[in-house]
Amino acid sequence: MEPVMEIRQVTKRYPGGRGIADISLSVNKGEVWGLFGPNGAGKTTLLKILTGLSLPDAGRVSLFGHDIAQQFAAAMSKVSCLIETADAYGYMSASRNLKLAARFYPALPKGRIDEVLELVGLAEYREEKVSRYSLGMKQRLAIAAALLAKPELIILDEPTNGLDIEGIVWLRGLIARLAKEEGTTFLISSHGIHEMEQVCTHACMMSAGSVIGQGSLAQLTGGGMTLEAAYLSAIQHQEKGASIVHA
Ligand SMILES: Nc1ncnc2c1ncn2[C@@H]1O[C@H](COP(=O)(O)OP(=O)(O)OP(=O)(O)O)[C@@H](O)[C@H]1O
Repeated sequence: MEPVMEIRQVTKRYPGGRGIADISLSVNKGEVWGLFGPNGAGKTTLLKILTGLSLPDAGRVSLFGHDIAQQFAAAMSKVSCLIETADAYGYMSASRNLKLAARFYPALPKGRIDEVLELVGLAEYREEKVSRYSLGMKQRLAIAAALLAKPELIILDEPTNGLDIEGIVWLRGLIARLAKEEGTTFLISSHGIHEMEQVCTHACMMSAGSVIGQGSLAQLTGGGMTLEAAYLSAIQHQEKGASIVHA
């Protein structure tokens, strides 16, 4: 197993006392991790720390063997993330937006923009202004931008926002294909356990700032229960002061 991400005892408290406490997680190459939990569980807080958008009060994160606090550029060099907003310039076309994003990656092969537009199903709308796009199309464009540099780790915060059922099925297919064919690793936060369960190989379940269960889907769902049932069972364990961790 090739380690991609190591999170060790990460804690962050906001004024008022909410936040996340003592989160540890190990992610290996090619795994697709779902980060599940209700509103306020702490998913976005954790993702922001993992991508350097926020600093933890305690704990360490390393990506591809590089500590993000000490070697940020090296740690993030193979990482792409889509967190909170899927912003693009509305007065520009999709292709122009991607050309702007591509300036950050001087080594990008020619034709990569066309390739990602094709991958996300926007090729025929490439010259349309993004202001005319639906929410789902904007989300696809944000995913295209995240794929541009062929990242080895992709971190997605609520990527199904704005996608209809067809879009969700498409996204699951894309994630599964990239993980299988290119060994891309994913960490995907979602409220929708049902939506993402089918594509995840592993899950980290959070509630009220803590991890209440984590491991491979097979471990978490044991004798064939759904991940949702496993989550509800983990909540009951948490109420009794325990968590379900499969190392
Ligand atoms: N800047 C902040 N200041 C104070 N409290 C905050 C701040 N950001 C988040 N919180 C609180 O920390 C907790 C975790 O929030 P976070 O946004 O990480 O949860 P989440 O699981 O991503 O929720 P959602 O699914 O609604 O996006 C919540 O109780 C939230 O109110």
